[in-house]
Parts: sequence; structure tokens; C-alpha cells
Amino acid sequence: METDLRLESSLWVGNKRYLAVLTGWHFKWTEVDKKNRQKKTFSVPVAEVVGVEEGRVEILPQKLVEDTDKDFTVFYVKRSSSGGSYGLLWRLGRTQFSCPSRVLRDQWINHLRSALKTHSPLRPHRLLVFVNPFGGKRKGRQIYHSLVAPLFELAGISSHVIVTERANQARDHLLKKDLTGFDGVVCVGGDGMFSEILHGLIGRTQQEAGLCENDPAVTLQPCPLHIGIIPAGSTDCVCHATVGVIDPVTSALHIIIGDSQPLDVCSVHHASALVRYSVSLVGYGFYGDVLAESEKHRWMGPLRYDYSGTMVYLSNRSYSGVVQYLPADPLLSSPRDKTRCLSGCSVCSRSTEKLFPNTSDSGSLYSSHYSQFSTDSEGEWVSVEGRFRCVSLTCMSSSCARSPLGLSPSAHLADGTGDLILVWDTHPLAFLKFLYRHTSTEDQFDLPFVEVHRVKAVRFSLPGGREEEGHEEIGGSSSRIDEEERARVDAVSRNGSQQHLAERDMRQEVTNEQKTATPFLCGLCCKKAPAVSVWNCDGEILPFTEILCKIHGQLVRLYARGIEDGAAIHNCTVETDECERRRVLNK
Ligand SMILES: Nc1ncnc2c1ncn2[C@@H]1O[C@H](COP(=O)(O)OP(=O)(O)OP(=O)(O)O)[C@@H](O)[C@H]1O
Ligand SMILES: CCCCCCCCCCCCC/C=C/[C@@H](O)[C@H](CO)NC(=O)CCCCC
Ligand SMILES: [Ca+2]
Repeated sequence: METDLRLESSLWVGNKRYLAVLTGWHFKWTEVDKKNRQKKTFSVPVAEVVGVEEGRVEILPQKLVEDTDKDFTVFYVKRSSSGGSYGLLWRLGRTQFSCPSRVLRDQWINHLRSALKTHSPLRPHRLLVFVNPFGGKRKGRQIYHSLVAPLFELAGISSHVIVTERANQARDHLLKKDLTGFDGVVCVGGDGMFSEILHGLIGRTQQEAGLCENDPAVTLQPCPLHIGIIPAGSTDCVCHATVGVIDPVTSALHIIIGDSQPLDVCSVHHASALVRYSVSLVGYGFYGDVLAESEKHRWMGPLRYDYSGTMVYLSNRSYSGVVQYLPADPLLSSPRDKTRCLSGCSVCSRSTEKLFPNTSDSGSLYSSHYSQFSTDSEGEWVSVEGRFRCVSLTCMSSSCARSPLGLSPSAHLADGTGDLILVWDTHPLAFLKFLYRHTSTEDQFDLPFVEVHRVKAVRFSLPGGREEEGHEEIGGSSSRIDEEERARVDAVSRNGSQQHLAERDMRQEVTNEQKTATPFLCGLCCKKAPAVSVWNCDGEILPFTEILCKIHGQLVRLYARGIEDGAAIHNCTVETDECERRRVLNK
């Protein structure tokens, strides 16, 4: 196959002559001077060619075609440093080539297009796109139409675009409507919009496979459709942690070339029923309280989290709880091993073999019987009890602009585990130090009141089984919850979601009462802080306190490739000896 696609000839770019070669995997063109000496080489992996067009074509600021019969234009991925972020920005590169004859021009176009088909089998042809017009700074529609749609068109992708009119429209569409013919689903929005797509696709896949999502012991069926994320939200944590940058053009290019990144998903259960799925954060205490507070200030846009974070920090709360976890195999990796999950991660590749032992390419066939969660492992559960500032579980690093390395910098995207971070109650300034370390490269786990464990499953309950039985004792300590608090916890436990609204109203009452004092004073002495927090599940408040979480390895696939290490990957189109050396080193 590869030899059939090989083509070599002289081509011109402007007034310079190049020797162009298409090998199986690469398209290269090397400048040749008048004395036939070879100079600069440009090299593009075929898998990163976006499109090949007849004539001299421009697409920006608008599409212009000068239809000459000896010219063709190649569009491809061009990398540049992202400045502040760890990933690389992708831009559309373009080179216009001139051939000595029309026959040769057609040969080049045909060879390049066939090579594309052979080397990028996952390129989407048809996409279902959901745009949330109200996410983040409310620029979703503009971002899609001005930056993304022209690229999809250039790449020959046909898209069915739905601008949502209500929350959960995208999820419901994916659960119920005909999805035949679509290769993937794209969301233009933030983490909340991604979560809708996640729930719709996972739910649909399990329905079709006849699997019960409520049972945490069931091995769920991975979703056949890929998910693309065009970031247009407030936090865009899933995009940041899987691409490394928040940039609509970079994400659109990953979608176009059909990149594929598997992603672990955590299912959250309460009383034998599925509550939600999460990929980023299942957090109790600080992160739950920040979310609950921020919901009251949605009008502030993305700034609501900074405001609410400050308010919640000043309220100085901690909560008692019992945390049980099922540790992952410590020989495979550790949350404190100082490694990072980067594109082509070897820890994730090894996990693929374990998760999908019967298939050569894990992602393409889904016949796994490997269950990480069975009654056999019951004996391995570890249990801790006490007062926590926060309890967080994350399936990936959860990096974002606020925290460039994330909640757990060494977490892996697709290793079938999550990192459980326990922050024990501590002095306010010590907790501030912990929070502050998220904004730098300093190790937030290197603090005496912080523990981190790589896990397969987590259970959280209130001390003495309060949610279930309404016991008065808190964690065996002498403190007692009053009648109102007990009624609230019991109600949530019995009636689930509906009572959750009542719970939040009651919580609001406490907060309103507290308005008389400054939040800091509340925290320090005066008012009794609530005895329970809420769970933040990827930006949604959960209606239950007592939950069980199970990690499902590689349940979905994104059009992404993980974070590219700018220092190691030297694939910058301009070919030098250094490129070759680094490529060899990276193999
Ligand atoms: N047309 C709509 N009207 C109201 N809400 C919508 C609509 N479409 C989607 N939503 C909901 O809006 C919520 C927030 O959207 P989104 O995630 O896009 O932005 P965000 O909250 O600003 O960003 P992030 O989640 O990254 O913090 C989602 O949970 C989604 O369910
Ligand atoms: C003194 C400096 C203090 C700085 C503190 C920085 C701590 C930042 C940690 C960032 C953690 C991001 C976790 C991601 C959560 C997302 O799944 C979720 C949905 O978008 N976002 C939130 O819940 C929004 C909640 C955001 C909480 C901050
Ligand atoms: Ca993981």
C-alpha cells in the first residue's frame, strides 16, 4: 500500500524549486537551489494534512480560489507555542504548490487524498454539533460560525448544527433521536455542555447494549461515537486537561484529523441507582460549597467562581465523613510519581491492554469482561473517618486556567483509575497554602494534612450512618446535629432529587441567616456552619450526600490526543537535523 502512494517530483512554491516526496506517512518538500544543493526541508505527517484543494486557495479571512490548472494547495496542522499553557496551539498551515503540468498536479492531489484516507481512518465525515449559546461569555455561536465551521467545510465534513434552546436538550437528543450516519458529536460550550453529551452518549450506548447503568458492578459498554469539544465555557476543564490549551481552532483541528483519546469516566451511585457520570471532579466540602455559592451568582459569568471561592474560603468550613476507597495497583503508577500523562502516555497504553485484553486495538472493539470492581475485591477497601476541608475524586488531572497542572497533576486520562484527594481539617492559612499551590508548580500533596490515593472506587458516608438512619452523633465526637439538620439530611436520603431542592432551600436559609455576620466571622465563631456539604460533580450539585463512585476505564473517546509536550515534540513543519534527532529520541 505504502509504495503505491509514493510520489516524488519537482514542485514550485513561489519562485523557489522544491523536491517534493510523498512517502507512506509523510509529505516532505526540500528547497533545491540553482546548483542542485538541498536546503530547508518542510515535513508534514500525512495524518495531519487537513485538506488538498485544486488551484491557489485561501480560506482566511474568507475562501478565495484562483482556479489555475497547474496549482494545488495543501492545508495542514502547524504547531506553535501556547505562551502560558503547557500544550501546543495548532493553527492551519497552507502551502500553494505549482506543477509543471496538469497531469502531475492531478497525480499529486489524488495521491495525497488517498494517503489521507489510508492514514487517518478515524477522520469524521459527518458530525452532530450542539452549540450552547449561553455558555461562558455567551460566544458559542460566534466561535462556531467564525472559527470552526470554515475549517470543517475545508476538510469536507458535513455538520448538522443544533443551537440549544434549553438545558439538557443535547442529552435528550442523544438519548432518543436517530444517530445513524454520524461519526461523532461535537459540543460548543463548557464542561456542563460536555457533561450533557457524556450522559446522552453513555446512556444511549448502554440502552442499546441492554446494560443496567444503576449497577456499579456492571462493565459498561464504551461509546462508539467520538466526542469533540470546542471550548466556549467558563472553566473548560475537560478540554484543558485533554488538549492542554483552551483554543477553538486547536480543538477543531484535532476533530478534523480524527484524533482519538480514550477517557476514564466515574459513575456516581446512591442507594443502588446511578446518579451521574463524571470525568473531572467529584468533590465534597470546599468545591461543593464553591459550586453551591456560585450558582447564586451566575450573572457574574466565569468570575462567579473567584467570588464564591473567596466567600467559601472565608467561611472556613470543614465536614465530618467516612471515606472508603479501593486502591489501584501501586505497581502501575502513583499520584505522587511526578510524571505527567502526555500524548502517547505509556501508563495509559499499558492500561489499555489490561482493560481490553482480547483486542489488538483497544478502542475499536468493546468486548471487555475485565471488571475492576467485584465482590472479590471487597476485602481491599480502606476506610478513614474524620473532618475534612474537602474530599475530591478526579479521573484526570482536571487542569484549567486557574490551575495549570490541575487537581492531581500526575493523574492519567485513560488508566482506569482516579485520584482521591483527602484534605483533613486544618488551620485556615494552611488550607490557603494548599489552594494556592494549585496555581503554581509547587506540590499541593506535600503537606501534612493532605493525602492522595490512586483508586478504582470510593464510598462516602456520614459518620454513624447519619444519612441513612438519622443518627445524631457526628463522627463519634461529642457534637450533635440539631433537629433541623437531621430532618434535612433524612429528607435528602429518603426522597432524592426532589428533596434536594428542599435541601438547598434550607441551606439557603442558613446562608441568609449568616448574612448578618461577615462570612469570615461565621467561620471563626458565631454561627453554626452546616454539618453537611454538597457534592460537586463536574459542576453540577448532586442531590445526595452518601455516594459510591466507580471508575470505568476508557468509557468514552474524544477527538484529542492528550497534552503534547512542547519540549519533546519537535514536529514544527520546518525539518532540521534536530527534528530527526528528537523524533528518534521520542520513539
Ligand atoms: N440553551 C440553553 N439554555 C440554558 N441552559 C443551557 C442551554 N444549553 C445548554 N445549557 C446548560 O448550560 C449549562 C452551562 O453550560 P456550559 O457548560 O456550556 O457553560 P459554563 O457553565 O459557562 O462553562 P463550564 O461548565 O466550563 O464552567 C450546561 O449545564 C447546559 O446543560
Ligand atoms: C489563593 C488562590 C486560590 C486559588 C484556588 C485555585 C484552586 C483551583 C482548582 C481548580 C479545580 C478545577 C476543578 C474542575 C472542576 C470542573 O469539573 C467544574 C466544571 O467546570 N468546575 C467547577 O466546579 C468550578 C469550581 C471551581 C473551583 C475553584
Ligand atoms: Ca484516570
